[in-house]
Amino acid sequence: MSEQSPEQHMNNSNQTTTDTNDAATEKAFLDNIRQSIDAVDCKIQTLINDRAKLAQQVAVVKKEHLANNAAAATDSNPIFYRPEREAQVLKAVMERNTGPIADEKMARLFREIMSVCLDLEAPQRIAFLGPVGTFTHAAALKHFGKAADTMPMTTITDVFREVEAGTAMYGVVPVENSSEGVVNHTLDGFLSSSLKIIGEVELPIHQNFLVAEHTKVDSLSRIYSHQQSLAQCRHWLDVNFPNVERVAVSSNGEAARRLKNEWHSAAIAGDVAAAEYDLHKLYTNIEDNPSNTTRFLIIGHEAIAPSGQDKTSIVVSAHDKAGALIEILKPLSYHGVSMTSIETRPERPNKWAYVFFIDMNGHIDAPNVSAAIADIRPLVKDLRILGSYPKAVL
Ligand SMILES: O=C(O)C(=O)C[C@]1(C(=O)O)C=C[C@@H](O)C=C1
Repeated sequence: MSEQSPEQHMNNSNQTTTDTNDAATEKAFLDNIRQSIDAVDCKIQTLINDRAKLAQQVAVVKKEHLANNAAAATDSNPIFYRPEREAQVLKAVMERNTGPIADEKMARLFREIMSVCLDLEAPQRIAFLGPVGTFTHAAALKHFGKAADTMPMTTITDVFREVEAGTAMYGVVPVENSSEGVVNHTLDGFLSSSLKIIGEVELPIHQNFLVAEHTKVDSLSRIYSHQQSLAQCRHWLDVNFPNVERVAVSSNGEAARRLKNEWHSAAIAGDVAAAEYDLHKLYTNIEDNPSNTTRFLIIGHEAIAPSGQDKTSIVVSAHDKAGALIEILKPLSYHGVSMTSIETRPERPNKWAYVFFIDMNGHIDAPNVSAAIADIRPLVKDLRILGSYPKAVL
């Protein structure tokens, strides 16, 4: 060690004193701010519990309402979940938000608070197209919050069946993807079921390249994913892993699950799968089209009251004659109702007959929507209102 002059020693020790002082001042500052955070946390916690107690009071009113109207009730259980009210609460949160937290992030916090409040009123059982870790699972959590009790189902038909049987209160099924188009199984599900659409949720599809702790990234021999996700990341895979075999499996959740016992494999899946199977996101947002979005429907038994920004879905079975579709669409235009989508499906078992799934803006209680639908009815063989429900808020 080199000798130091007395001046050098003095300088060093002065420096150390200043450092010590700086560190002490910084700690004092931090302690101070953290005390303030603790005080705010205390208030937030009390307020969240106050809110929860109010939700419990709402639950009592709902139960009393059912008891007082027992004769007219179609169900012996009160309906605790009110999607129209939730949409209004989330919209209000976003509208009054002043930051620095972004509107959508703030709404997500409230989404979770409401989820816990609803769970206090009555736990909600939600069937979704599984397995765990799929994008439909993510959509269910996004829509109902993490306090909901989510139940993975093997097929879309199973989701419909569980909700019909009452084992699940609501179901979540994919209905369309911005690059892959509609999910026919879901539309067909409505042809053989009397369930209603009670909500919608949109999810931007972001894919991650996932590995486990034991994965040897330099020796990868397989990449698992659902075939749609492999297709969505084709270009990225061609550039980054051109020589690794791509293996299509039944879902992204299944792809993630397989990594548990394989050190030479990776998976492509979303955030929920990464969290569910404790995997590391080696690369994120690897999808070739970053605006890829999937829309999901929430299915249930009840008719939903207007939220102020709603959609109505109908399915019509047209007469087999020239110009039938144009006739069906005329009342929408006449009553100023804007159609947001139309899909055609074969009307089984009739060969060469078709049904149209039509989505429009507005609630069925709105005079222009009900007038348009009343005018369409005599023009078609059959018309069923699938539901009026709040537009996706988040
Ligand atoms: O307003 C209600 O009906 C409630 O039950 C309260 C509440 C909430 O926490 O704000 C909870 C659940 C409902 O789905 C909607 C809203």
